[in-house]
Amino acid sequence: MANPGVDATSSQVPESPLFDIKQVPGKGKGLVARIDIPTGTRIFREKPLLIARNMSPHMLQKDLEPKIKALAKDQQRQFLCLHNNFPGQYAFAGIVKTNALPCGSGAMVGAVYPTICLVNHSCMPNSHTNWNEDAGHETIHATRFIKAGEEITIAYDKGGTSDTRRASLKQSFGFDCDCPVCSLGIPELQASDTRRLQIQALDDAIGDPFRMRSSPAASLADCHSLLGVLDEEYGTGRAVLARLYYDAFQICIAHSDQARATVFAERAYKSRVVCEGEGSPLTQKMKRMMENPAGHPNFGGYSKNWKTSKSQVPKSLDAVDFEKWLWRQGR
Ligand SMILES: C[S@@+](CC[C@H](N)C(=O)[O-])C[C@H]1O[C@@H](n2cnc3c(N)ncnc32)[C@H](O)[C@@H]1O
Repeated sequence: MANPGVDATSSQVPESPLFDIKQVPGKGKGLVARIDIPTGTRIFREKPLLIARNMSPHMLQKDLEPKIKALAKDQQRQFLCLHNNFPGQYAFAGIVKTNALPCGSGAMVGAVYPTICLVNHSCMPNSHTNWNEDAGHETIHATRFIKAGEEITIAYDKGGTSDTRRASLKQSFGFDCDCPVCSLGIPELQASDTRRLQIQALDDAIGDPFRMRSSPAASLADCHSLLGVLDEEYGTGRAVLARLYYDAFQICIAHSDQARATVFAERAYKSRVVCEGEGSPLTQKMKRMMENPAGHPNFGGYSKNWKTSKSQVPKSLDAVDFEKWLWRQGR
């Protein structure tokens, strides 16, 4: 990991050796790589200026007023310099709605940061942000190699086809997405849309605990299919990979297969390191699962049908046969 990042404590947004804050045509301010940034590099970490709950603009404005008053003057300036997509009566609420990043997946609270909130959107992002609950800070990591001069981007959208994403980005953030995916020609865009819908459908199917219990082989096959579609759509380095490997881990461990569970936990751990760093609580959880899969609360919870021990991970298979073994193909 290259750079531990710097906390924003001064009135100026802090300097970083990895990026410059620049005007990006058509997008306002953005972060642009100053040097080549290898995959897995921590680009920055930052403490929030403030944390707010998701609520109506009127209520949010009332909630924010004392919080903003309590900030130091330079922090107030940092907050007020952030973009507001919803100008009008509730200016503070508008800034929060435009900029807040959720404190964890599905969280009802979001945090606002002086620097990380300057990162613009792409449907093919090169970076990933993560809230570290233990440390109380947000991190941003490069999920693929970023060339010097390239803009650092994250995904704001919740998925779906290009039309769905563009409509939601327009409504929530006020811009027409013309990222490399949304600008594809019609046949390529249709192929991308099909893959993104497949990704959603597979993700939903894998998340079904009843299927995981009654048809684990089918659930595991879905994980493998999802891996293939993700690879086709994004290449490597998507945060969703860590979740996918953890799902595969959970299927195996619930049916007592410690050998495959160990391998999946290791892959989940490595994906988390890339996207969130070693210090993320979820990375550390994956490490514990990798070292002691039987410590998972649902170990053997569904059946003993796939029972193996950790030592049964095959050592002499070539890469192709190892993958066949891992995904239980040809059984
Ligand atoms: C969280 S802010 C990002 C920083 C912002 N560019 C600024 O100048 O403060 C979100 C806003 O940035 C702009 N933005 C982000 N991604 C964009 C994109 N891909 N294309 C055009 N505008 C974008 C939109 O105005 C959006 O409401």
